[in-house]
Parts: sequence; structure tokens; C-alpha cells
Amino acid sequence: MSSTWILPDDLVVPELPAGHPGVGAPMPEHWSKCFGCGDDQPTGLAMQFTVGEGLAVHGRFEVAKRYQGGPGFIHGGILMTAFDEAQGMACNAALRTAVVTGHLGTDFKRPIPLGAVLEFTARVDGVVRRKVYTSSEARIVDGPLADPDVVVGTSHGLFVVVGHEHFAKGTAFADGLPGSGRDISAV
Ligand SMILES: CCCCCCCC/C=C\CCCCCCCC(=O)SCCNC(=O)CCNC(=O)[C@H](O)C(C)(C)COP(=O)(O)OP(=O)(O)OC[C@H]1O[C@@H](n2cnc3c(N)ncnc32)[C@H](O)[C@@H]1OP(=O)(O)O
Repeated sequence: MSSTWILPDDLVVPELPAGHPGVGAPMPEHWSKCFGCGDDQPTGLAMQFTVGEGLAVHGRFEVAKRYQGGPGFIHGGILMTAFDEAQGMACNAALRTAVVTGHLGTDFKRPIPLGAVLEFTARVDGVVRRKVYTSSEARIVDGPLADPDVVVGTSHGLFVVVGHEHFAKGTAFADGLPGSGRDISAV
């Protein structure tokens, strides 16, 4: 069973941005302190991304023991976090602008064991004004229960393009600030 997600009739599929790197090119973290992709966030997922076909990206992470929900399996909120990050990175690659998550819906299709290496394929399906419609699926590609033909989870999300003023509101509470080329990046 899967939840329903209807794309709007006025959806516009964006062109690839100029200078878009080729399929397989590594994508840097968008910020070193990000819980999803940062390399300076010790409890985070440290997801790693590469450019996919068209408006898609691929992301990976290994399910560490600290991400346990029920005994032996990933916590559902961690899987949603990984989908959030993957779909946000797809927006970043396709549009090269800052976005935040407005809505995210996930179908949990199979239990995912600790130690599994998950691969996510996430893409931008289209844009309406500031709204960016995205989708993603996850597979276990290594470790326990690995089977790249089985989709273990799917996600649909609506991201919203925001300006710098959105993040300016958070600077007083921030743990570090993205300020250099290393700290924050587009593809
Ligand atoms: C994360 C840090 C990144 C830092 C650096 C970024 C650079 C890198 C760039 C990219 C990489 C991305 C990788 C990140 C991955 C993780 C992302 C997250 O987890 S983000 C955290 C969770 N999300 C929030 O905290 C949003 C909280 N919500 C808000 O701030 C506002 O509600 C916001 C901005 C989403 C919309 O507010 P308004 O006032 O600007 O705009 P209005 O007019 O309300 O909405 C615009 C359109 O969107 C629709 N909309 C808004 N929310 C919706 C919803 N929940 N469902 C359906 N439609 C929604 C509205 O109906 C409207 O549509 P109509 O154009 O009129 O048709």
C-alpha cells in the first residue's frame, strides 16, 4: 500500500542549471554542521551525495546503532530525516537556491536493519512558483538484507524556495554559522 500524492497540473519541469556537473560527480555537503550531510556533526547521518540522471541525486548512509528504533531496526524518524536531506539536496542541485521543507510524507515499506547501507535516489519532479515538488526512494545496497531490487521506503515532499532572510532569523541560536566556501555550497 502507498499513500496518495498528486502533482499539480501547472507543474513546470526546470531545465538543468548551466554548469551542472555530470552524472556521478560528488556533491559537497551544503553545510558542515548539517545533521543530514555535515562532516562536523558527530551524531549526524553524514550522508554522501552524487549527481544522478536529469534532476536526480543519489545519497548514501550506513544505519549506525545509535539510529535504532525497535530492536534491530532503524527509527522511522531517522529514515524521514534521510529522505528530507536527499530531497533537499535534489532541490539544491536542480535549482541552486536555498529551500526548506514545507511538507514531507514517507511510506515505510520494509524494516531496515542496523548496519544496512541505504541508497536514496531523490529528484525534483517540478516547480510551481516557489513550491518544489520532489520524490525519492530508498534501497538497501550493502550489509544485512541488502537487495537493490527492493524498495524499502518512498517519500514525497514539497520544498519552498526561501531567501537569506529566512536563515538570518536563526543566527542568534545557531551552533556555528555557514560563512565560507567550505561551510556552505551549491553543487
Ligand atoms: C536546513 C538548513 C539549510 C541551510 C543552508 C541552505 C542552503 C542549501 C540549500 C539547499 C539544501 C537543502 C538541504 C536541506 C534538507 C533539510 C531541509 C529542512 O529540514 S528545512 C527545516 C524544516 N522546515 C522548516 O523549518 C520550514 C518552516 N516553514 C516555514 O518557514 C514557512 O512555512 C515556509 C518558508 C515553508 C513557507 O512560508 P512563506 O511565508 O515563505 O510562504 P507561503 O506563502 O506560506 O508558502 C509558499 C507556497 O508554498 C505553499 N506551502 C507552504 N507550506 C506548505 C505545506 N506544508 N504544504 C503544502 N503547501 C505549502 C503555500 O501554500 C504557498 O503556495 P502558493 O504559491 O500560494 O500556491
